[in-house]
Amino acid sequence: MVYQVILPAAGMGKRMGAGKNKLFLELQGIPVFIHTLRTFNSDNQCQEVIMSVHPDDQVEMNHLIKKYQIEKKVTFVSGGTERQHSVYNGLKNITVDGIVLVHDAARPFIQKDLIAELVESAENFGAAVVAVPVKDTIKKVANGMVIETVERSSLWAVQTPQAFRIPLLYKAHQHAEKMSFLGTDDASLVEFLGEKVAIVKGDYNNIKLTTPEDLSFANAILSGLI
Ligand SMILES: Nc1ccn([C@@H]2O[C@H](COP(=O)(O)OP(=O)(O)OP(=O)(O)O)[C@@H](O)[C@H]2O)c(=O)n1
Ligand SMILES: C[C@](O)(CO)[C@H](O)COP(=O)(O)O
Repeated sequence: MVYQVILPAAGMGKRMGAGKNKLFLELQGIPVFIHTLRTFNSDNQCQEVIMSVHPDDQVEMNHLIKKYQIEKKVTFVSGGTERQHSVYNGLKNITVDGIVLVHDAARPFIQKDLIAELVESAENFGAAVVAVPVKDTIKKVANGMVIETVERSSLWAVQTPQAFRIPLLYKAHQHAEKMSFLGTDDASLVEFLGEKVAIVKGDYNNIKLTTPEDLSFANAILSGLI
């Protein structure tokens, strides 16, 4: 089943502390966002990539896309102040119907078989996310003290990609904007609308590069150590 994909790529990478957009950092000599793009470039079901980028990054990203021979159509749109705004800007650029994926450019290890499973689930249920069961014991904390231990059996750590029927995601973003609702992922906007979201069991290696220690983990994955 074919799909469009929005890659939010307009973050500041503050928690990475690299002094620049972390998507330009290299893993085994290749920029993070190129690793991510390569997966979609090689997926025949992917019709178009829409990248939300900071205007200052656009020229360098375009240069790297050419250098690494990404042949899929990549359309740049301006990123927003929050991830949610960057995704919405990308969504406004889509004129076709069908399924849209939203995937963090900062998650370079997504696999094509998981994408296919996710797209099928979104076709069936309207909205679907990749997630993994939480493995640690989770405690609620305030002022450095434990308040309670949260029952773990129903807790899942949600990743991207997240897939949606395009009109549903559009409606969810419109509603969120109207109600000034800000979510950390797109599925939460669909939930806020009162619609259901399906879970597709994902992969613990589908990490988001957020803090410096994630780079060591990423290099270990690429070296086949994990
Ligand atoms: N205004 C924003 C913020 C984030 N993102 C993108 O959303 C993805 C996930 O965000 P995150 O890991 O939080 O990235 P940053 O915002 O760059 O990180 P930080 O919060 O540490 O600054 C990244 O691909 C990032 O580029 C975006 O497009 N627009
Ligand atoms: C969308 C996301 O990657 C799902 O895990 C996550 O919510 C992004 O959160 P962040 O605070 O922008 O890192």
